[in-house]
Order: sequence, then structure tokens, then C-alpha cells
Amino acid sequence: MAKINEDLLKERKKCSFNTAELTHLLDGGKDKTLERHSREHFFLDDPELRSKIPLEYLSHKEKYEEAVRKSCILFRKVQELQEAGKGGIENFREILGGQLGSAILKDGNPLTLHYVMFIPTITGQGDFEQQAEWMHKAWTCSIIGTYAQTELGHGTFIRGLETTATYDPKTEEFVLNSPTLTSYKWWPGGLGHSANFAIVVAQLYTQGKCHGIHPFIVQLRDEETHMPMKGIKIGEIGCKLGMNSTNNGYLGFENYRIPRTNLLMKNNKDGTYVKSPSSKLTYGTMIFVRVVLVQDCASYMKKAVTIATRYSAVRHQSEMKPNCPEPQIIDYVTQQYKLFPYIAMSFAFQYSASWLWDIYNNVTGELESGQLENLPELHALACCLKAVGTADCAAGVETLRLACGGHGYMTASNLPSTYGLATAMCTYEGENTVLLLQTARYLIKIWQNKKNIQNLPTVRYLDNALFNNRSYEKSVSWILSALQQVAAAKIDLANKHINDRVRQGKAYEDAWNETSIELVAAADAHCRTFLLDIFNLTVNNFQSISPELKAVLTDLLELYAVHTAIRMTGDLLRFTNTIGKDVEALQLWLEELLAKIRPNAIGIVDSFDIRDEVLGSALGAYDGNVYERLFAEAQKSPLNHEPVNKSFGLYLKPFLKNNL
Ligand SMILES: CC(C)(COP(=O)(O)OP(=O)(O)OC[C@H]1O[C@@H](n2cnc3c(N)ncnc32)[C@H](O)[C@@H]1OP(=O)(O)O)[C@@H](O)C(=O)NCCC(=O)NCCSC(=O)CCCC(=O)O
Ligand SMILES: Cc1cc2nc3c(=O)[nH]c(=O)nc-3n(C[C@H](O)[C@H](O)[C@H](O)COP(=O)(O)OP(=O)(O)OC[C@H]3O[C@@H](n4cnc5c(N)ncnc54)[C@H](O)[C@@H]3O)c2cc1C
Repeated sequence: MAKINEDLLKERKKCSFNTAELTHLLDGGKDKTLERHSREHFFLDDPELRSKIPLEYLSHKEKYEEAVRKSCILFRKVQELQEAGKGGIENFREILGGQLGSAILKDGNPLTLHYVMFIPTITGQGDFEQQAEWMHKAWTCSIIGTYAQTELGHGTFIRGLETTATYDPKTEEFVLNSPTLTSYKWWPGGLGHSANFAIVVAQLYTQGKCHGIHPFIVQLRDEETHMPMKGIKIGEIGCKLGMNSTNNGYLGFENYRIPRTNLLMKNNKDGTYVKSPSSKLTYGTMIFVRVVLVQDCASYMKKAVTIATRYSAVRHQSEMKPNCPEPQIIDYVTQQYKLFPYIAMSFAFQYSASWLWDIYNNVTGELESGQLENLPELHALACCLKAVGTADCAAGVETLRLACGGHGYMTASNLPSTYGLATAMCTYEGENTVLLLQTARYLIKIWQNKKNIQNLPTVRYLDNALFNNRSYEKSVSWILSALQQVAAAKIDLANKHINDRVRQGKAYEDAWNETSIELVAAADAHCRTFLLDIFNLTVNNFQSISPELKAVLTDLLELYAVHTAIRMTGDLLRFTNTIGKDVEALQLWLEELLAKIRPNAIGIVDSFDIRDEVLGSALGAYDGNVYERLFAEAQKSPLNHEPVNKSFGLYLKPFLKNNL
């Protein structure tokens, strides 16, 4: 093993707790850590899953081809795990899109949608016979599917989708058409040249009547030749900010016929079209993906903060005191402020993601038996956690990139492509503002009718939060109650403004739109109370952990709370008893916490236990040999493979001569 950087050695000696204990706690037990290690070994130590040339130096086409090569190996290995009974759907997400997936396919996986949306939609929306027909083919990957919902003209407003599926009773088929340019499907991952099947969301017409959007299973390409089926127009949408190997595609239909039985019918009765008990059940796959995205937020944040924190311990810059050696940049308090809140945030998102996953499983279990009461609360929670999680994650990754100075700008830091993955999450699976407005819609309803509120765990606090008169205390409990008061006050105010506008004669929808900046802010505040509440509950509930670890987790919890409070200073002053002196006290508390966390910072990110292959970064490797790695990465540039490039003879030389 390479020599470990001296600074990192010193940092690791300073750590006050046992890093393995924290690793096991984060994984959910030592056995889970070992399981993860063996999964990582299984994938990352397979030489076939490595690329010879860094992806950045490949052409768009080569990137895609390399991604398909790796995806197929990855899928084959996933199947091996499945056969050995070692993988549930949550592991697949991690393997395909989370830390492990993004280590192997840095710029996205063209086949991910098969496991992430195609299979879950068949499970969630297909009836018994349909599952029997399709699940085996899908699980064994005899077919590869994607999820084609978004069109050129509509992504958010899915009721406005234009693709039509018209029932032909004579042949018992649906005829699919794309009547306009804007009705072309646009965006689905893997649709361009990878998938041969798709879930297509289209407006269902029978007897001249439109019954709204429904999911259909559609064959796109010949299973043998992979040629597009007759009546299918298909291609890739082109280069993007990031995720350039995901092969996002477009798709148009021209009188394309599919059997009647390809309409997914779990929520309908055998063949005869009957409207489902809730039209929102067709939106189920979107909830599922939003839930898993919150886990991805925690993963990407952990990865970025590990890179930036290790680099900050190794990097020395400037003179803090005259004639003293240049300090590690991690000793600058402004640098700590860029790093440590994101360490704390990784925990906040991991704990909330895990709660959300449990709630999701409970509610989907209830849906199976026709119980729908808890769906709105789940939907509201999933929407705001997805929105706040992805927004904080993308902003966090960018802050952490900036915290690495010039070297953070190198693709070799792996921060730019991590940002590409993180910022995409702000848009896909529901654009963030739109999702916060969905949460706001639920909150306003609850605010207007609090009758049942005590049975709703995520909003129960709204019952009396408005009337909190607690004066400042240096405690998480005070911050939580202050945030709850802020959220309640914002909901109350937004509700009042909607009502005022309606009273002035405005239509409710216009009043809503005019109040929507406040509504988004209210949903955001509500989400932040949930994140802090769950972090607090989780840390308080840890029973059998060492006092040293408990102390570190408490520091992180407090930092998360104080950082959130300071970001919301204006709201605290406006809506709670907080006064200027309290804000000053919060600021001093923040600085105290940064100092407390400083000696453990490397220990905490080490506990995330992210392998170098997953970090994929010259700046973040465990050994801290930053400069050696940057130099080695530069040697991989194809420009460095010859001392003089041909452009010299072609352009530069004649140009230099002309200037003589
Ligand atoms: C914005 C809305 C919610 C609007 O829908 P709408 O029918 O017009 O709704 P509305 O009239 O405003 O009524 C809302 C009503 O519908 C409920 N609702 C909305 N969504 C859900 C849900 N998922 N589950 C359960 N309930 C849901 C709301 O709570 C409202 O209920 P209410 O009327 O208040 O009782 C919806 O169209 C939507 O979700 N748009 C976002 C589209 C989206 O997420 N697309 C994802 C495409 S796939 C993708 O991006 C894959 C990337 C994956 C990857 O690469 O990994
Ligand atoms: C990388 C990537 C992968 C994707 N993969 C898939 C896929 O596999 N399958 C698939 O079907 N789709 C996919 N999508 C599409 C994605 O789901 C949509 O882009 C997303 O839902 C947003 O919709 P939009 O593009 O129509 O944005 P728009 O809705 O046009 O948003 C533009 C702006 O309008 C605002 N806006 C829109 N409606 C409202 C409103 N009601 N109130 C207030 N403001 C509003 C938004 O806030 C935003 O600021 C993918 C997208 C990306 C970027």
C-alpha cells in the first residue's frame, strides 16, 4: 500500500471515537457492513468493470458503447446476486445508481431504468396475469425496459400528455399515436438505443371518450435485430450537462398497435375499463423513485464531503501567523464552515431517508388492501424530502467543489461529475418547485381542517406550534420548536393570503399562484423541521453505542440544528421570540461546534467507509497522496501521448511565421 500522507496520519490519531463503530451504525450493523464490503469487492474488484481510458477522453458514441459494455456486466452480476438471494430492490438502486453504480459508470447507466422504474411499474400497476407474463422476462433480462412518460411539451403536467392509445374493439388492440411534435416522448433513460420495451404513459381513448393517462407495456424494438418496430420512431436526445452515457431518448408512434392486455390493469377490473379507486395510484412509481432519491442524496453528499474534507487536511495554504508554517486549510474556520455542515447534513438525510423508506413500505402495504388514507401524507413527505434533499445535495456538492479551490475544477477530483448527477435529481422525478407546491397543497388542506391531525405523525406539530412562547435556550429542542413555529407561521400566512385574495374576488387558482412563493417557502420550512426532528429522535434513540460516539453524533446533530437555524435567521426574528442577542448566541454556538468537530472530521468521513474506487477522486483517496495522483491523472490526457501535436504543423507554425 502507498505511504499515507503525514497530515492524514496525524488526523487519524486525533480521532476521539472508534470509526468502525460509526461505520457499523451507519450500515445498520456489523453484518451489514461486511455484506456491503463483499458486494463492493464483487463489483469493484472485477477488472472487466474498469475502463482503460478515463471516460472524459472518449467521444459521445464511445462513452455510450463503453457504458453498455459495463452495464451488461453489471446486470449479469446483479442477476448472480439475485440468484444467490443476496439482493433486494433497494440494493439494486445502490448498485445501479447510488455510490457503487456511479463508481462504475461515472456518467450514468443506460440500463438503470429497467430496475428503477420498468420493473416497479409492472409490480405496482400490473395485475396478477400481467405480472406472470412480464415479470419473469424482466427479472431475467430477456427484455430491457424503460419508463416513457415525459414528452417534449410536458414533463410536469402529466394530465396534459398528448400521446394517445385508442382502443380498437374489432381487433382488441390499442393504437398508439403521437399526434404532434410536442407529443414525442423525450428524456426517458436508455430509450435512445438500449431498451427494447417501455412503459409508455398515454391518454386512453375508448368509444371516442378520453379516460386520462394510463401505463401500457410497449415493445419498441425487434427482440432479435434490435431494429425499431414498424410505426416506432426512436433516437437519442443528445449531449447534456452531465449523465452523458444514460442514452436518454425520444419516441414517436404512428398507428402502432399493441394487444389490449398490454394496458397495466392492477387498478382496473379484468379487461372492461373501470376507473381505478384513486386516479393517483397510477403515480405510484414516481413516489417510489422519490423515496429512493432521498437515499441517493445522502450517498452523494457523503462522497463529496469525504473528498473535500480529506483534501482540506492535506492541503496547506497561506500564512495564518507570521513566520509560522502554512496551515492545513481545514484549520481556517471559513473552510470548516464549508465542510462540516455537509458532514452533518449527510446524517440528517440518511436518517430521514430511512424513515421515509419505512413509511413508504407501510403505506404501499396498506394500498394493496385498498386502504388509501395515508397516501396523501406519504406523497407530501416524499415530495418535500426529494425537493429539499436534492437541492441541498446539489448546492452542497458545488460548495464542496469550490472548497477544493482550483483542483476541485478538475474532472479528476470527481466533483464535477458528482455535481452533474446531483443537479439532475433536482429536475427529474418531479421538478423541485412543483414538488414543494404539492407538499404545500397538503399542508394548506391540513391547516384548514385540523380535525384528524393527531393521527398524522408528520404534521401533528402544527396543532399548537403557532403559540410557542419559548425564549432562547442553547438546545436542539429549542431550535426544533422554533423551526416548527416558523413552519406553522408560514403556512398560516400563506393560507391567509390565499383567503384574502379570494375575498378580493380572485379565483382560488389565481390566489394560489399569487401566493406560491410563500407556499414553497412554507413547504421548505416544514421539511426542515421534519429533517431535524428525525435526526434528533434517531440520535436520542441510540441505546447501545459508546459515550464517545454518542458525543460525536450529538455534535453533528447540534451543528445541523444550528446551521439550519442560522440559515433561517430572518424567519426566526420574524416569527418567533428570537432577538438579536439570540442570533449572536447561535453564531457563537456554531463556531464552538466547528471547533469541537475539527479533530474528528477526518475520523467521521473515514467512517463513511467509501472505497477509493467509489470516490474516484485524486483529491479524496484514503492515502491523501493528492499531488502524485493529480500528476498521474494528467499523464492520461491523450495530448500528453506525443510531444508535438499535429495542430502545430497545421496552424500554429504558419501563424507564428506570419507574425514574424
Ligand atoms: C405535478 C403533479 C403532481 C400534478 O398532477 P395532477 O394530476 O395535475 O395533480 P393535481 O390536479 O395537482 O392534483 C394533485 C392531487 O393528486 C395527489 N397526487 C399527486 N401526485 C401524487 C402521487 N404521486 N401519489 C399520490 N397522490 C398524488 C395530490 O396530493 C393531490 O391530491 P388532492 O387533490 O389534493 O387530494 C404530477 O403531474 C407530477 O407528479 N408531475 C411530475 C412528473 C414526474 O415526476 N415525472 C417523472 C418522470 S420519470 C423520471 O424523471 C425518471 C428519472 C429517474 C432516473 O433517472 O433515475
Ligand atoms: C436527467 C434526466 C432524466 C430524466 N429521465 C426521465 C425518464 O426516464 N422518464 C421520463 O418520463 N422522464 C424523464 N425525465 C424528465 C423529467 O421527469 C422532467 O424533466 C421533469 O419532470 C420536469 O418536467 P419539465 O421538464 O416539463 O419541466 P417544466 O415543468 O417545464 O419546468 C420548467 C419550469 O416551470 C415551472 N413550473 C412548471 N409547472 C409549474 C407549476 N404547476 N407551478 C409552478 N411552477 C411550475 C418549474 O418549477 C420550472 O421552473 C428526465 C429528466 C432529466 C433531466
